Amino acid sequence: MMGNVTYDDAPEPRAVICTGLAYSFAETKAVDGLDLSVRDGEVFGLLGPNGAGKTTAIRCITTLLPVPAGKIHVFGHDAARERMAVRRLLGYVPQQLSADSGLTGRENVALFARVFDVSRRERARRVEQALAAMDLTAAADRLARTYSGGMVRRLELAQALVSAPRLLILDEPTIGLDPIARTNVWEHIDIVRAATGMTVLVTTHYMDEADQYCDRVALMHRGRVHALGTPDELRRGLAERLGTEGPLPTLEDVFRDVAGSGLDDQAGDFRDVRSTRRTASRVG
Ligand SMILES: Nc1ncnc2c1ncn2[C@@H]1O[C@H](COP(=O)(O)OP(=O)(O)OP(=O)(O)O)[C@@H](O)[C@H]1O
Repeated sequence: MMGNVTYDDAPEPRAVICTGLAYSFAETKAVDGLDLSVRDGEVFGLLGPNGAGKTTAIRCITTLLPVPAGKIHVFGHDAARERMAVRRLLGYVPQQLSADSGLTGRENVALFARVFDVSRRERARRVEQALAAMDLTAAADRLARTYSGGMVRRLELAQALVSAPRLLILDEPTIGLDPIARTNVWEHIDIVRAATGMTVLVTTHYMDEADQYCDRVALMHRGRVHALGTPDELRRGLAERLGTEGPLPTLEDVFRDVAGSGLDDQAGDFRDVRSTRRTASRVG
């Protein structure tokens, strides 16, 4: 493995530390000994093909799934024993649609502000701030069902941001979006991050996006991390190993090198295809 999770000389605190995380669905080892360390303030990409275990790992970190084996700490809080403390620190945008099409943009964000216990006094201001940060002020009184796919994604980001999380967790934030909407979503995430210093943990199987927008990435395959580093480090590492000159290999090349021939045939299954397509058609 390139890079090392246990030896990480960045200053404390860590936003997320997973050690030996494992989670199985019956016979399927979805997560199988995952070690991960996300630094405070970085954009960290968890990459991998369908079925690699990204969503399951994320759901354990958000405390939506229990932690049957291993440990997870979020800013020092144990995800198994201090679930509420962990939840208070994070905003989560799942793959599935989380906006209500029958409510306006503003009502959707206000609902999250109430659910996440934003104080009454702060609520109205925070809702407007979150809408403005995602460029949705002008559309705030329209029903979400009239929004484009990109606007829906930005609305879901506004919902997750209204509680001012220290850690924003995004599961495939750009799936099903056209290239312009994809760039637009990333640019909005970037602006908020620059303004607040929040940490972003994002899953994606778009290697080009990870290369461009993530500070560090972990390549996940069959439930565990196989390589870790900045996109540049990983690409240079592969070029050195192969002894090639000229343009650096892409992150996708790195991934193929790491995952080997199993990547095409064994990653994901029918359920993965179905869930990915369902999500894509909803937000698209
Ligand atoms: N609810 C479930 N019941 C049974 N098996 C599941 C369930 N959720 C996930 N799995 C299985 O666990 C493995 C990891 O799935 P997971 O959704 O975590 O992967 P992923 O990397 O997030 O993939 P995707 O890109 O499709 O979201 C897969 O083999 C999947 O079929």
